[in-house]
Amino acid sequence: MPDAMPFPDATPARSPPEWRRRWTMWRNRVLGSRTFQHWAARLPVFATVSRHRAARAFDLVAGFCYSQVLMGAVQTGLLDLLAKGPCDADAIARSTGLSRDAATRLARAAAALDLAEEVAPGCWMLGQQGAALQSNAGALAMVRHHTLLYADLADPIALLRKDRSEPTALSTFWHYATEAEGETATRYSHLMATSQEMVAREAMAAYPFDRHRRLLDLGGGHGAFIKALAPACPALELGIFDLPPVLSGAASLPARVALHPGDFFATPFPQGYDCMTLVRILHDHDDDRCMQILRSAREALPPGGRLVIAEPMAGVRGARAMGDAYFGLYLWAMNSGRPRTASEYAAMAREAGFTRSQSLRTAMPVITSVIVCSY
Ligand SMILES: CC(C)=CCC/C(C)=C/CC/C(C)=C/C=C/C(C)=C/C=C/C=C(C)/C=C/C=C(C)/C=C/C=C(C)/C=C/CC(C)(C)O
Ligand SMILES: C[S@@+](CC[C@H](N)C(=O)[O-])C[C@H]1O[C@@H](n2cnc3c(N)ncnc32)[C@H](O)[C@@H]1O
Repeated sequence: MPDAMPFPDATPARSPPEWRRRWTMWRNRVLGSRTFQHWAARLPVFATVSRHRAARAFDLVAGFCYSQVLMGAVQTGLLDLLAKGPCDADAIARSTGLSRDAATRLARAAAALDLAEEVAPGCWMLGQQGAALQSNAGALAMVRHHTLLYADLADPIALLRKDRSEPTALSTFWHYATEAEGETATRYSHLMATSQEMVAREAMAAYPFDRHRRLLDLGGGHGAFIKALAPACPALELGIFDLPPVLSGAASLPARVALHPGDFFATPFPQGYDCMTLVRILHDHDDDRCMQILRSAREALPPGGRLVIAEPMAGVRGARAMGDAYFGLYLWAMNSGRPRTASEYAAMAREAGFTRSQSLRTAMPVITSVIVCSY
């Protein structure tokens, strides 16, 4: 395991230096000037940047349409159909239940977004983005689940103004999912398990879990992470801590997995594990509850034990929109939690009694970042 480093100090909020304020005001005035935009689009070098900026601005405006094209392609089964081979509009119409015109409109829209590709006139196959997504069951499950998020986002101002105790489509789903037993709990755990595969792959590539003797996955659901870990770490004894109704639905787990039914906020974490994992847990919770979870983990871990936090984080270079724009609004709509930066987690872990933490590099920070804490 790489050497741990002391926590960096959390940066307090402050005003920008005067030069920065002036420069930003001036730059934004220039960029917003219609005259500047007109000439920049016609000057060499500037023209390339201008076109790129204009396309990005258009993407911001039209992003919802793009998302709904993807939703349509997933819900109608278009991506699955095109994965089997070339299809014309009649075949797409038959398979999706759309009219021929509507099927053509959807196929063309999908092709414009690289989800499909027109390989001959009027004949489509999967496009490059379509190929990457169609084979990714976790991403597709999330796309389908977005109907709830989009319902809440239909009026973003109302969503941002409302009290966070008022229910939303998304918060109702998550509430019933964690409080209820039966079908909803199973649907929720299934969604989590399906999308877990990509997170597990990234976390396991970033951190050598086999250096430990006993590992407890906190909030491990039906055990998707543990099942991914088990074959790679045959000597590791494993445990899952989760709410009783969730754990009662866990099935087909290896014999060496111990189940610990409990509540993060009411049950002390079991002792005797030298590694604990929090995979996509902390961002679900507000700061006070997050601190409770971190403190409980610190109390239960022995000195030298490791707490591994894996989840998509804010402020990641190259994936900033995923953090504050996507998860910021997703978790707002969920009525609980927020995306945090690695430095924020390091500071919180320090407050919980961990003396060291380190961010580990992952190949796909859009899927997850990883932080390891110890004391
Ligand atoms: C060979 C050719 C043609 C070219 C070579 C060029 C080349 C190298 C191309 C690269 C091709 C390639 C390897 C592409 C890979 C693409 C991948 C891996 C795409 C992955 C996409 C993943 C996506 C879109 C994941 C989306 C995940 C989402 C939306 C997750 C949401 C999670 C949520 C909401 C979690 C909720 C949990 C809660 C409640 C917050 O706790
Ligand atoms: C977002 S899911 C993550 C599941 C899994 N770690 C993954 O990444 O797929 C959150 C998990 O935390 C569990 N959970 C939520 N509140 C909890 C609580 N108060 N005590 C214990 N587990 C809880 C849920 O049941 C669920 O399995």
